[in-house]
Amino acid sequence: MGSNSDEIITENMDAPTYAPSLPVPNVQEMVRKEPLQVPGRYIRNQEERLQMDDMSHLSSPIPVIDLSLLSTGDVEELNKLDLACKEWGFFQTTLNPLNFLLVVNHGVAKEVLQTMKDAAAEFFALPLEERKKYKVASNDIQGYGQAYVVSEDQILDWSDALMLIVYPSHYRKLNFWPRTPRGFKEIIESFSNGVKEVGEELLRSFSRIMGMDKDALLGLHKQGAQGMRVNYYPTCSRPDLVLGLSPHSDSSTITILMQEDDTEGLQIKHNEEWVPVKPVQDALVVNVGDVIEIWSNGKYKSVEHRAVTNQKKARISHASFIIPHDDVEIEPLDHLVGSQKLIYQKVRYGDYLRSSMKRKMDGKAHTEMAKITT
Ligand SMILES: O=C(O)CCC(=O)C(=O)O
Ligand SMILES: [Fe+2]
Repeated sequence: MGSNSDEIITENMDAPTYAPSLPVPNVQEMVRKEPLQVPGRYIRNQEERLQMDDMSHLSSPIPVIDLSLLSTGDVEELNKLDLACKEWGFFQTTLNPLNFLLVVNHGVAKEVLQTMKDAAAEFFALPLEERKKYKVASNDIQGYGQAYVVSEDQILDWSDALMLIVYPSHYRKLNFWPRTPRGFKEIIESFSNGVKEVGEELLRSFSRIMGMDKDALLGLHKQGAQGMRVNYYPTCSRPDLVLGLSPHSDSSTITILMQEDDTEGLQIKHNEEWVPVKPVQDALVVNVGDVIEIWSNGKYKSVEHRAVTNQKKARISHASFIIPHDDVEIEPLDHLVGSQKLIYQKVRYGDYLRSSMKRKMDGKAHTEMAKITT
């Protein structure tokens, strides 16, 4: 009867495999042992270092979208979303507790977010031996470690991550899901379920602003998936030399990110400048991924972003990626191309995703694979 939390978890052979990554040192452990060291493999070249100056004066008037208004089809809020996505590709949804709870889970949403933050903090505070039990395999991305490391001489990111596919549930590789702290699995499930609902509501609004029936985008995903990456950025004695996460755009449809309320780190590229995204209490950061860029033939752009580190406080961020089924063929939607030049060609999403994961993170270079080359 009932399952025991110490049950033996065997590998799920039905779950898809994503992409290989080379093994690299655990950054958190490296910093713990030698807090003042910054090994050469992490030091950015001169050009990138010049772009690391403090840009906090630009601190972004990133549009804030009220999800509760969106879900009632409020035209003004939809117009705001449309503008926000064209101009920024990034916005924050304020989790007005009542309104959010209408969508998710009445009375617990805020608590769910905090519980996830606390559980992740506890996981990263475990001794390395304990964390290593969930070490990512060399041929895939699920587990604890790093991704996108494809050559010995690539400049490395100042971060570690726990990467898991949460939906559909038969894609889960539970042997990589931390069993400590206790109940972490249920916490991830309840957090991800909340995020999933937010994502579905947003996709309905995106469908509308893209001139379609509200269920159109969700339908185009077939049976879509949701993955999460919990990023851990240790402190760095020389944040001017390293990056927590290299510039990239997400190969998702949309990404929903929970940041900590008191530690900055995320920056987005806007008009060729790196603009910090200041955390807003109880807000989720949402960004347009490559799939929306391709479906909209570039009308909505996936935004390049990166993470920087600091000397004082480690930072944890929780990114949830909403993606189509591997077999979905993504291509610009006819009515969004109109008389414009076609930029993207048809590509199987599973191939697109894996091709982007087999490269180092390098801005939007991975999107070239879906571009028409004539
Ligand atoms: O840590 C952040 O704020 C950004 C994380 C991110 O971009 C990602 O995981 O794809
Ligand atoms: Fe990202």
